Amino acid sequence: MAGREKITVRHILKAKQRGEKLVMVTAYDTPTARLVDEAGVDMILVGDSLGMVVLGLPSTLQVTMEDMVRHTAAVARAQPRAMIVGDMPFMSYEASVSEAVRNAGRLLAAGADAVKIEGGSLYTDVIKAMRRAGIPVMAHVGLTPQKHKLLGGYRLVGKTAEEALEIIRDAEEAAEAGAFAIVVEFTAWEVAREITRRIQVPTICIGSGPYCDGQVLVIHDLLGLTPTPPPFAKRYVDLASIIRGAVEAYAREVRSSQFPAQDMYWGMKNGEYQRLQKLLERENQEEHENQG
Ligand SMILES: Nc1nc(=O)c2c([nH]1)NC[C@@H]1CN(c3ccc(C(=O)N[C@@H](CCC(=O)O)C(=O)O)cc3)CN21
Ligand SMILES: CC(C)C(=O)C(=O)O
Repeated sequence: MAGREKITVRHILKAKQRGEKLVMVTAYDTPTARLVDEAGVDMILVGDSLGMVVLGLPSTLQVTMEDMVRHTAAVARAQPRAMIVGDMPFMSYEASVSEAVRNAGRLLAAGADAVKIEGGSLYTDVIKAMRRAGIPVMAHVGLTPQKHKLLGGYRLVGKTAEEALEIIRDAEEAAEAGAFAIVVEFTAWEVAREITRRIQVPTICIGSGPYCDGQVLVIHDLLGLTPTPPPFAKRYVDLASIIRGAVEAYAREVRSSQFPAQDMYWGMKNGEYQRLQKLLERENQEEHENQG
C-alpha cells in the first residue's frame, strides 16, 4: 500500500475492495518494529508467539497481559506508520466480556491500534462489546494455538467438509459481529478461499494458501531465527548464521587481542597521566605515615 499516512481500519477495508494484498508481520520490540515499518508492511502484529520466539516458553499459554502490554508499548515507541495489532493473551478475554474489554483497553493504552482474539462464532459477544467500546478487533479462525490442547496439537484444520463448514461459520459470524479483519491459520486452502469470497472484510492468512486478502508471518521464521519453524513459514534470510558468524568473529578478536583496535580506545588529557602518578604516590606515602 503506497503513501506515508498512518494505516487505519479504513485503509485495511479499502485494500480488499481494491484487490491490494495486505502484508502483516510480527514484531515485539522497538528496533524490529522500526525495521519492518521501513520495509513498508501494512500491519505489525505483536503476537503472543512472543512467548515462544522471544521468551523461551513452551507454548503461548504462559504469556500474560503484562508481557503483551510491555511489548506492545515497545513496538509503539517506534511510531510505525503500520497499524499495530496487539494480541490478546490466553485468559485475557475468555472468562468474561467485561474483562475482555478492559484488557483490550490496556493494549490500546499501550499503543495498539487494534487487538486480535483467537476465535469466531463463540466470541461474537466479545467482538460486539469491543466494537461498542470503539476498539477495532481482528478475529482468528482455523488453527487457534491457544486451543492446541483441545485441538490435539498444531495441525492443519478444515480437511473434512464438516470441519471446513465450522471454520467458515466462525469467520462469517466474526465478520458479522464486527471484526475488521480475520486471521485464517493453517486451514486447507479451499477453506481460506471460500471465506475470502464470502466475507466483506479482509482475510489475513498463515499456512492457508494464496487465496486470501493478505498474509502474516512470524518475523523470526522469516529471518531464519527459529530452530524448528512451522512447515508453512518461508525463510527469506539465514540470520542465525549471520549472527553466529559475527559473534564468533568478535570472540576470535578478543581472544587474539585484535579487539579493541587503536582507533577504538581513548586516553586522558595531555599531562594528566603524569599528575595522576604524583597523586597516587602522595596517597601511598600518607598511608605509610599513618601506619608508622
Ligand atoms: N515461530 C513460530 N511461528 C509460528 O507461525 C507460530 C509460533 N511460532 N507459535 C504460535 C503459533 C503456533 N503455530 C504452529 C506451530 C507449529 C506447527 C507445526 O509444526 N505443525 C506440524 C505438526 C506439529 C505437531 O503435530 O505437533 C505440521 O507438520 O503440521 C504449526 C503451527 C503457528 N504459530
Ligand atoms: C501466528 C500469528 C498469526 C499469531 O497469532 C502470533 O504471532 O501470535
